[in-house]
Amino acid sequence: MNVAVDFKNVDIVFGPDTADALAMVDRGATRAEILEQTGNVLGCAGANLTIHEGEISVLMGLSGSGKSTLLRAVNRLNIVSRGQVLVKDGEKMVNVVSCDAATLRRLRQNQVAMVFQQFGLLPWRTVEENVGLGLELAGVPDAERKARVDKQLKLVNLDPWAKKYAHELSGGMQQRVGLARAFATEAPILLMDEPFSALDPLIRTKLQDELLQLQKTLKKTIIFVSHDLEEALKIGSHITIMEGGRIVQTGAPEDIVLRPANDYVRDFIANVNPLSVLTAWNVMRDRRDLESAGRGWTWLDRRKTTRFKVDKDGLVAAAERDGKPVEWVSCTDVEQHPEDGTQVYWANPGTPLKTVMLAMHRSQTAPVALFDEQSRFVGAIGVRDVLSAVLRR
Ligand SMILES: Nc1ncnc2c1ncn2[C@@H]1O[C@H](COP(=O)(O)OP(=O)(O)OP(=O)(O)O)[C@@H](O)[C@H]1O
Repeated sequence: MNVAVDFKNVDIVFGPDTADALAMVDRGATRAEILEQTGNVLGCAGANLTIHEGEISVLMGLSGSGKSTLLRAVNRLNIVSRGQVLVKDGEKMVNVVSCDAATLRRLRQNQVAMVFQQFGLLPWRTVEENVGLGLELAGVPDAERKARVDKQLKLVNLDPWAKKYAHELSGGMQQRVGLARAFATEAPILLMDEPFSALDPLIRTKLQDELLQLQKTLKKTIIFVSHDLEEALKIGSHITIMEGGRIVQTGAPEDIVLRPANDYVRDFIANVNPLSVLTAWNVMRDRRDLESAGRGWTWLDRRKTTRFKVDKDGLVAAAERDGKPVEWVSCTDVEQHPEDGTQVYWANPGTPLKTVMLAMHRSQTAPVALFDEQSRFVGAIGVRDVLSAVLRR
């Protein structure tokens, strides 16, 4: 996967004379200590983060943790005191910290678009004029602008509204126009600074869905600042948690939920429902860790009700439940096959844990076998595996 943005040892200090503050950063001083001794504000320190093309990378943390500071370094709205911020520009990476003014201008026009809170539509402009605003400012010729705007409006099903004035639209629709405008710039990298934070929860959820939908076809690289973990878990392919200007953890949503790096992250996830992020893969016991039942057989569960004989290619050659041959039932079909003690329940690793749990519930806690796309047996889930994941212990 190609890298779109790469932060390398990025320190940002706000203030006239940063040398003393940077020396304190090197000694691991806190933001409060740096402020007290030097009068400078530490924006962020030692930030290392690699963002791949097509990812939605969410920067998360409490107010003042440095999320926006880091985001704004990508298009040099913030001056980096030390380190590099590499941004993909065609086939090469450009260090925005040190590039010349012409290169920076080009990057801002063609590569990196910034979306601020609430999008701010201009009420006296029509929908199409609003969507085309960024292109107009960038000096894109009329005909090309019209074609690009039409395309984006169709994408979000707003083309029938093109000639309406922004003030004639409902709040939610205005936000969709705003989102279309953000995607209309065609810049491959989008910086989004809490775009949905001021919206009521219903509209917010809808726009998150819309963003994910647009992303499916457009596959932009999105860096998204949020202080809402539910939002981060929903839209982020990766989440980076910041505290006091420093990155404390980066990982996939399930990494954050299953393996919080410290108490700060633990506090964040305390009220998160793990079922919203976990898949079968996250809780299964790997096939190699299951107990042998002798002569090539493997027990799926600790209670030793179900066992498989797996051939050298990883395919199941024989399966027994309580010593009898079995009927295979997918976790999604449990309702149609009432439990009678002869079934083996199966799923793919990407199946939501919730689906697996429903199957377990209906089947009176039978184990679930997981198979990959080539029908190879990869692991099993028992009730205890589910409980430890949900209870995080
Ligand atoms: N231009 C600036 N000049 C001076 N200090 C700044 C500037 N921008 C940010 N800071 C300081 O840097 C620190 C990090 O701010 P930042 O805005 O990145 O936090 P944040 O995590 O995005 O918070 P929020 O969610 O409140 O926006 C804060 O202490 C802030 O006061």
